[in-house]
Amino acid sequence: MTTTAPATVRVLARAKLPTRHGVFDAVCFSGADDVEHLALSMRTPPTEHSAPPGGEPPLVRVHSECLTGEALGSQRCDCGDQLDTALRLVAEEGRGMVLYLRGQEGRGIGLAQKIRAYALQETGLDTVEANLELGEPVDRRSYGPAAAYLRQIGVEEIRLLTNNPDKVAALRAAGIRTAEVHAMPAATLPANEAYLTTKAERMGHQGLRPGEQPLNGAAG
Ligand SMILES: Nc1nc2c(ncn2[C@@H]2O[C@H](COP(=O)(O)OP(=O)(O)OP(=O)(O)O)[C@@H](O)[C@H]2O)c(=O)[nH]1
Ligand SMILES: [Zn+2]
Repeated sequence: MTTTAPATVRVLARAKLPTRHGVFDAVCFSGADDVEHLALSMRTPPTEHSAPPGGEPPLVRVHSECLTGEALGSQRCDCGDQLDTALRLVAEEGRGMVLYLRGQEGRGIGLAQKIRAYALQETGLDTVEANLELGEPVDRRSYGPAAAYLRQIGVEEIRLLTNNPDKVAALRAAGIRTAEVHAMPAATLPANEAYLTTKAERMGHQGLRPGEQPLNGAAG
């Protein structure tokens, strides 16, 4: 009797994606959630991402979709800058990937609920309180598909670009070790200052401010 775990990741399509930071290998995949996610890798075939013996694990950004921040340049958050920075850093290393997770708008509550949360923030609630007021958890995201994709291409240890301690812990619970954390500094603007402060003070994000130490991945 075979005990092989069921395949939860399907590679749906693959092509080169030239960007202003370099040419990425774009792989569209879906996980147990059946959502079309995108892996933007700096190396093909992706199995080459496994650390060579004695080498460093790949630099990885696990990024949540944010239409308002990325496509529209909203200054309520820092997602657009962070995505651009992540692509640049991976391109500079020439190795690693950005896993762009779709279906994660508003920390997983969806676009309409995120816009409702913004409306509540206009009345004085912070980003945490607004989610709770809507009857939502503070964060509804699952990193299972990202972890499953990494495992499928033979990557079990990464250097993660994040400030979010929950992301480190969730990936670890899903079988991906974070050997090192690299901070994702954000551009502080008048429009996002309160949001960034809330992320630091209420959600434990660390590394947002220039010069601030990143999280310790091994402890995450
Ligand atoms: N519910 C809600 N979601 C938001 C808000 N602002 C941004 N988001 C969503 O938050 C997600 C990004 O989360 P962030 O907290 O910016 O960053 P993170 O991914 O948790 O952590 P990093 O890896 O450090 O960037 C995206 O899905 C955004 O759509 C908000 O005010 N309310
Ligand atoms: Zn955003």
